[in-house]
Amino acid sequence: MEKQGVRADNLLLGLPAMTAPTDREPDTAAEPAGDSRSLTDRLPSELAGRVQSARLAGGVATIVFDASGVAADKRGQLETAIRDMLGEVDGVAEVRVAMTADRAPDASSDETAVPAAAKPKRTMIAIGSGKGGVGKSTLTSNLAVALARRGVKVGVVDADIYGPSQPTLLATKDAKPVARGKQLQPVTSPHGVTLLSMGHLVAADKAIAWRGPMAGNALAQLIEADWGEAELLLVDLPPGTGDVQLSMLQRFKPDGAVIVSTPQDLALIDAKRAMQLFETGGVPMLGMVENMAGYECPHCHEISDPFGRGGAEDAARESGLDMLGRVPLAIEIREAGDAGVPPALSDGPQGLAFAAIADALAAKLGLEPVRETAP
Ligand SMILES: Nc1ncnc2c1ncn2[C@@H]1O[C@H](COP(=O)(O)OP(=O)(O)OP(=O)(O)O)[C@@H](O)[C@H]1O
Repeated sequence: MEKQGVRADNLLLGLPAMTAPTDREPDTAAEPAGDSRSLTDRLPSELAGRVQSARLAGGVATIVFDASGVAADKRGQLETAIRDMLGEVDGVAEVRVAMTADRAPDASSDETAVPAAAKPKRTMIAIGSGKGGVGKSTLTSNLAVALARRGVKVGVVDADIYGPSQPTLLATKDAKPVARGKQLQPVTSPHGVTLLSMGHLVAADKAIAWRGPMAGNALAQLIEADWGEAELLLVDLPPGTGDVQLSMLQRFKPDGAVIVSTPQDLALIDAKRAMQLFETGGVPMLGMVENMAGYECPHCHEISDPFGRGGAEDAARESGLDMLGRVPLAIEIREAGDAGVPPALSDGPQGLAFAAIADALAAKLGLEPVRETAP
């Protein structure tokens, strides 16, 4: 039976030709002919040429598709067409499509913006939670370091304007970003990650009084900074699900979101609010991370579960989200954060927890971990 849906060739009529080469070659080129290659082969050549990576694992086909120049209202149709075509490939039970494209359309009218042709392809992922204090910033810094150790060029935007903690977590408290023209230049942490935070720019007590539009403009300066070679931008969102968060999502259209929660019921209710926020903002959710999942004894490293276990997994399953991993409640994580030495730098038990989440995220994004670099 013929599938109802949009015909891909109709969509292709409006698809602009690629003018600038992408900076990442399709991963399929490096893979042996097989399942992943056969995914790309099932697409018309105009679409296949825009596939940045294609993976088939456990029945899940994950496609990262370069949607540069495709009108926003056509992207959904294109995604549906790709899903329909690949859904018919033998061995594919589920198709996930991540669309990457140049950022907010209004950025092109901004004189501070880099011309689109000069921009490298960059994937923006928002890390959010319904409430504060659940470990969003800790996860962001450690994911950034874990991915950098795998050879991914990562930038971190500390969008938590009112309570920036990335300068501490990534050991750049004394760094002062400079502006070139009207564009900020991110600072580089000793751990191989570039970052920008309001904490680098204003005194801790100054931003507190800022109203929505002011905070929004400050955030725009951070996101539209000169991120150079960064291929992945992790955005540590402010806690909560209010207007600042929603307008950030609508303006900058992150390519995906990761939700952080602790195992308690109350935190999970807030996590569901965060999911609604991403849904409203049209941001695809990549999965959930459970933080403070069980208490790790500082002596024997045995993990017990004073808050119960499995709550986040249940909440994720109910919402059709994948669990990307768990991080235990461990005093070393807080101490390491305060000292600016993320546990992800090492291969200790906490480092490995963050590494597993980084691997899960990299797989979702089709970012092949190219090498494990020394910290
Ligand atoms: N797994 C963990 N084990 C122990 N302490 C942790 C863990 N995760 C985070 N913390 C600590 O909990 C506190 C809050 O963490 P963090 O700042 O990352 O949360 P947040 O969600 O970003 O908070 P906010 O939204 O208020 O910025 C910090 O002191 C941090 O060191």
